[in-house]
Amino acid sequence: MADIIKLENIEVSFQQKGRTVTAVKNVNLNVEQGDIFGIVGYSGAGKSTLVRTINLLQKPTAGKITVAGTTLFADHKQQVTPKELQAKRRNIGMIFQHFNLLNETTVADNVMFALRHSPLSDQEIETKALKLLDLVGLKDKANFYPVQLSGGEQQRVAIARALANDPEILISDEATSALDPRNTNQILDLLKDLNQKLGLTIVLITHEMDAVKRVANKIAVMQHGEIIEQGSLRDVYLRPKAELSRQFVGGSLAAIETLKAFNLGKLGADQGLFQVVFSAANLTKSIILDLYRELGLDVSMLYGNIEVLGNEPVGTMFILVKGNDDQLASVPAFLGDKDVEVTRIDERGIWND
Ligand SMILES: Nc1ncnc2c1ncn2[C@@H]1O[C@H](COP(=O)(O)OP(=O)(O)OP(=O)(O)O)[C@@H](O)[C@H]1O
Repeated sequence: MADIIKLENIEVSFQQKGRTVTAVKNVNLNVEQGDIFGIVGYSGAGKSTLVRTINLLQKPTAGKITVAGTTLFADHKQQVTPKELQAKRRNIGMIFQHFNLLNETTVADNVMFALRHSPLSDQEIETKALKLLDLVGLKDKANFYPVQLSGGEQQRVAIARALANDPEILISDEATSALDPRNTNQILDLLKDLNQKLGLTIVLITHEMDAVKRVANKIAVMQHGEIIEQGSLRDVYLRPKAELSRQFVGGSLAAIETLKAFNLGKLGADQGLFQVVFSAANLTKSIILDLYRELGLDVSMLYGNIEVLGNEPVGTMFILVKGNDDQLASVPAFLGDKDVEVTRIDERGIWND
């Protein structure tokens, strides 16, 4: 598939009280048509600033931006006329954490507002708005006001509005962060459905790894303005290279909380803590039993979980292994094969933010 968004060496700096703050540093990102591309990172990592460069709501300090074959920015300047940029922006819908709806107008009016510049007749605009509301499951609420809707429903209205100009790209900036888990999942499932039905390319910014795991096919992990790791969701999940990615993927909050309760500060010299991430569908050996039978190691499982990524069950375990230095050093090579990723954990590394 062709790249629909290509960001090359993007840098964004701000002048703050005489100081230069670089919010985005040398970012390279290629989003292919039809991707659901998750960008994860803690608050302040630079995610919003980065994605706002895609439609030049934020002009970069340096770098090149190409969207759907058109270079929007290069050589430190905008490469399209304001009118062309306006047209390009209609090709990129956006949804936000707080929905940004017009509260004094109806749901249908909110969607029709996005079509105010379109060449369609009033009747056609109304028909289109109702069709979009139907698409997001809200046809019956066209005449309601936003305050009469739940958070999840308000986000559906925002999605319908974002799709009004038939964009090829949808940017979701923490769109599920204000929702409860049930509404979060429903909105994510709707995004996935729109991705499949309309071929919509989605860039999903979030600090919630679970959101990315539910719908994305690719992921980039951002920290201090830089992308520290990117790739297919499966590869990054199974083989996270950077410490932060490990925390985001295998080291879920539940795992970290569980491990903290074990008070691992008291690990003995003959003990090693390992994180094992594996594709459960392809697993041909019993990790704990094999370590015992073949290496004679005493293994306790401190945490275990299986999640479904795409359609593939992927497991994460934290195991405490007892043995001498040589035995502990042999664990990664013994277990490691193409679908089992083993990392020896320094107990301090687990919960460092
Ligand atoms: N207009 C601006 N002027 C000065 N600094 C800014 C501006 N916009 C963003 N920043 C700074 O850039 C950094 C990255 O912010 P950004 O909002 O992109 O992060 P984020 O990862 O999206 O976090 P959050 O999820 O909290 O929004 C922060 O330190 C922020 O203070």
